[in-house]
Amino acid sequence: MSDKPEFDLAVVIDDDEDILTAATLLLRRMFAEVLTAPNPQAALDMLGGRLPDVVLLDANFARGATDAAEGLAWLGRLLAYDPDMAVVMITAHAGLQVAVAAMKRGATDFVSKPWSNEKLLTSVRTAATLRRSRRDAPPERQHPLASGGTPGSTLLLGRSPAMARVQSLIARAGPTDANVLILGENGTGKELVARALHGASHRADAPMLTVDLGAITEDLIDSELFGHVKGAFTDAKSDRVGRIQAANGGTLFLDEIGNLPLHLQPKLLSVLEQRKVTPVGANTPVPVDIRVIAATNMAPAMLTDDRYFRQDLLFRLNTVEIDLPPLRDRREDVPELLEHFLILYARRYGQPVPAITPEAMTALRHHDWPGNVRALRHAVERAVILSGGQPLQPHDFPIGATASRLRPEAVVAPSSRQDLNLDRAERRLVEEALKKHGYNISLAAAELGLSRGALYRRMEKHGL
Ligand SMILES: Nc1ncnc2c1ncn2[C@@H]1O[C@H](COP(=O)(O)OP(=O)(O)OP(=O)(O)O)[C@@H](O)[C@H]1O
Repeated sequence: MSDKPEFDLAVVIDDDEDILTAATLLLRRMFAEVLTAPNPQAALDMLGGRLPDVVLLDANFARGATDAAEGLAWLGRLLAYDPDMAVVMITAHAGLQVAVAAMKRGATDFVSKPWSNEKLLTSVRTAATLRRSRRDAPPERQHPLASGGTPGSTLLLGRSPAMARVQSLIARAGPTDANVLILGENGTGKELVARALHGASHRADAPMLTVDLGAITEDLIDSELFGHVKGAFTDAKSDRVGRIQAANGGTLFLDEIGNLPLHLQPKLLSVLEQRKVTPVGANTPVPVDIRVIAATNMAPAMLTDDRYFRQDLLFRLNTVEIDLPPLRDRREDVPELLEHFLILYARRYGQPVPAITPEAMTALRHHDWPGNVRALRHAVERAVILSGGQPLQPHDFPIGATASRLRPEAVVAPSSRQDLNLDRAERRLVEEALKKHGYNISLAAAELGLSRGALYRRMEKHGL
């Protein structure tokens, strides 16, 4: 091991002091800084917005608890704070069920107490490396509380008539305080549009807070959004400021608004109407000044059906509606996006920008891109890595039958892992779930029993 630590920051969360000390001693070699906290809330408070490379999270906090329920709930909360967080769960009561539950909910790995130092270090290194690759990944996976509007990350490309309409709507609606509803399939750029709107507004210097309602478990949404006061319910050990209140003065981006449970919809409506929020268990409402931008991939037929979404709330949210067409309906944008991502990734991986053959360009333009711009972006990243500087051919992109016929290994990439079959099975399952649900990430993730963040990671891993 070199003298310089490989990574910056690890956080260890456990209520057992001995565990904290042992983990710190071990991880100090690998991390420049190791923070410890007796519980996740203390860790979040301590972090104050910093993003650790890895979090070691104890599965059981309540004394004597063995079912890991609290740890799993906290895992969800940590991932809501940062969907890319690499969390390694630790428990004294290792059982396959807990391991599976933790992984399903987005944990990166799992170790049991007492741990073998070697195993723990391997898990932590893998998790931190993964986290680093995610951190360097596209801006949409950046910190959910990060402020929007940084130049570059809001660069919305595309000169098709459809995108010109979107740009013009952003220019007109951006500077106003109007609530905006952004509609579009997964990966069409809804978050990018939200950032552009925020960046064009008088709130641009204040943060844009994102709440991904598809990534938070239903039972956490209430206090996550509205906050709670100490003692409001059994687990409410201290006051918690909800995201609505935290976004005061800025913009609140409600991603996957279609996942807001029906029973909470009137509560959000009341915030929008009264401009006040009442934390769970509080008596007095707190005034808030926020602009709300919401996004969904819900089909219009569902969105306009009272059984799924309250129409009075819809009318509050969609003062301006921006419809982002799928990439297959604006194929003329493909070359510009392609060039942009080629340059981006060539620079990132320190390679010359590879040329693209006319055949590859044609194939990419004709592909239907069910995962939209995100899928194109991933495909280009992968092609840049594998190209070795050679001009890119159609088979360098995982774009279906043509590619697989020409070079099967381009579709099922050889894996350096030993469990090659498991890897391939995972890819197949993920792909099938995505296809089955028309690339609706929330539905596919639900079917696979994964969080959206975890599904994105697997899509990225398999170049889907
Ligand atoms: N017009 C565009 N120009 C440049 N990059 C784009 C554009 N549209 C999307 N992207 C890129 O594609 C990826 C997906 O975009 P984004 O996260 O905004 O989509 P989304 O519709 O919010 O997806 P989801 O519904 O799955 O959350 C991001 O990496 C984003 O930078």
